[in-house]
Amino acid sequence: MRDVTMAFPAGEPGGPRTALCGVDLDVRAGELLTLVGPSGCGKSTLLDLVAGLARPTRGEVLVGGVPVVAPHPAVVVQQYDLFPWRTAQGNVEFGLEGTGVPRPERMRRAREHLALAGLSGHADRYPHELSAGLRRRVALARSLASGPGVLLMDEPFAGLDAPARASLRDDLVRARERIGTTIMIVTHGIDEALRLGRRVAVMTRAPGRIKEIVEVRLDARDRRAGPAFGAYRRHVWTLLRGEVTREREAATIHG
Ligand SMILES: Nc1ncnc2c1ncn2[C@@H]1O[C@H](COP(=O)(O)OP(=O)(O)OP(=O)(O)O)[C@@H](O)[C@H]1O
Repeated sequence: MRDVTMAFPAGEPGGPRTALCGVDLDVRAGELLTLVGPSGCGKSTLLDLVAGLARPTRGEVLVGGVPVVAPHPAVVVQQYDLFPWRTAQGNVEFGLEGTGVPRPERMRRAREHLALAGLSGHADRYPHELSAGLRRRVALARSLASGPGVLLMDEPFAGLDAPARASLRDDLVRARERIGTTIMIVTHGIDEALRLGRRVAVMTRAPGRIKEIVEVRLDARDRRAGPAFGAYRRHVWTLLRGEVTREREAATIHG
């Protein structure tokens, strides 16, 4: 993203709303980047711009060096809803329909991706027979089966309990390692951001900019807990708290 500003036209009281202002961000191919920031700072808007679902007011968004002017076939926005009338296998196959992949190959790839996500034993189950965590993993397997170049995920852990979050995290790390997909994840969870991201982009309050990119230099074990993890957590927390405090002060001054 090069100097990206996104302003929405006046629709509500308060006039036009600038969601992002002068965002510069480089995401490396094959990287898993997490994005955290105060509520309303423009995180979802940023993903929409990468997905080509919206065009910036100013600046440029490029994927693979090519300006994004429409949704890109290799950029997938993670959807979480499953078709209730299809099995887990059927839902993953859906991700490959309309791509020209013949049915036997679709079935094979779906089985392979379910297996990669540790879901082989659940292939014939319907969504209502699966826990929320397993449903989320089926949805992820569906996205990955199509072999996306870039996967965009907005709050993928919302509503999941700790074990389900941990499984989904493992799936994501494996996917990045095995398939090489570039993954951008928006999350409210600082721990999640630090456990997953090789880099964590911390945004300012609205209108959002990138405040700091934190390089997480921890191996897999140290990402779970420990003093080094605690130091990263405090650092990101301090960056975010500074933004929330500034927001409160601005609100007080402006009435
Ligand atoms: N389509 C739209 N029209 C008008 N304003 C919008 C639109 N989409 C987003 N906004 C505004 O842009 C700002 C940024 O919204 P966005 O949803 O990107 O923030 P966010 O950081 O993802 O928020 P949260 O953390 O609460 O999910 C908000 O003030 C929001 O009201």
